[in-house]
Amino acid sequence: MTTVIDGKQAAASVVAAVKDAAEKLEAEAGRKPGLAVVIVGDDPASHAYVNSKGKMAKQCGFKSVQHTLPEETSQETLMALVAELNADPEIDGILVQLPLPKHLNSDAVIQSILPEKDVDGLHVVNAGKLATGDMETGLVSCTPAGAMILVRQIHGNDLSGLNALVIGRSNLFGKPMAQLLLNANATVTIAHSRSRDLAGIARGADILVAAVGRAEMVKADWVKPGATVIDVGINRVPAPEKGEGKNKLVGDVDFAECAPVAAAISPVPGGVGPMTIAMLMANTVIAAYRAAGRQAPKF
Ligand SMILES: Nc1nc2c(c(=O)[nH]1)N[C@@H](CN(C=O)c1ccc(C(=O)N[C@@H](CCC(=O)O)C(=O)O)cc1)CN2
Repeated sequence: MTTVIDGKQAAASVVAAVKDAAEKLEAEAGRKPGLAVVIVGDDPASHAYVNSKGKMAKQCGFKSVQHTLPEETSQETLMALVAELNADPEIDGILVQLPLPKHLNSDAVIQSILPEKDVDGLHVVNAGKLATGDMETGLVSCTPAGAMILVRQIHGNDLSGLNALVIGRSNLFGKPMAQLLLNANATVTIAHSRSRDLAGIARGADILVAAVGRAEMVKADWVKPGATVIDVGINRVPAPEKGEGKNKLVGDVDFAECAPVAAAISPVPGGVGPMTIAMLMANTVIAAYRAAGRQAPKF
């Protein structure tokens, strides 16, 4: 029987632990974790994610602030806001929702966030700490941190002897995911759109992580029988069966084809996606504990 990995349930457990940790911090140190989320422009999906982040932060007992800036915001204005949030002692975590409008330099904005407040784990200091195996003082990018919790649910903490493949090499997901798998002793391959014989490489993977951004690209004959498949794709595709002009969300994995071959598989929706917001809450509470000079909880 294939295990369908329940990301909603895993996310709810993380959020419950974050809430407890936040209550403890407030009782013992008299401060709430503070999260600031910055959004620029009108992208509806980004607004939906940011609203969910704000709601979840409040549920966790955080101080939650949202800065909504117009599409035409300049680089200077955005960087000045980040500088203000860097200096605000009530803010432990700063997240700038991506993608930013095309005229803005995302990397400059991200690198201007103080590493200790970079709850997205994208600052070079945090990426470097992950790359050197320092899991104690850095912050890890939310989606890979969440995907790794799902992998651990299936395989435990030690992936020695297992071949893991990450398809995708973004700074937001592919590279940090590969580092997390490597830190857990897996033998890791990173593949991408220019790799040759992706299907052949994939068939050697005990843990196959797909983050390519192409709807249902991973087919049954890419999957090693008994493998764990983690789908990180979020693709909206037409769904005429639901009515004219309707869409549905699918991953990078053809779930119907791959599920019977895999031993465990994460669905879309309801797999890795919900873990992203849960891990943002986890990173914020970790940052708040550190700011208060306390030992941060582990998730
Ligand atoms: N600064 C950042 N920007 C973006 C990130 C990020 O981690 N940091 N990730 C994505 C978007 N994202 C959060 O920002 C995100 C994506 C998906 C989900 C999620 O819960 N997905 C659900 C389906 C939701 C739906 O119906 O649309 C699921 O997969 O079950 C949460 C957060 C890009 N930008």
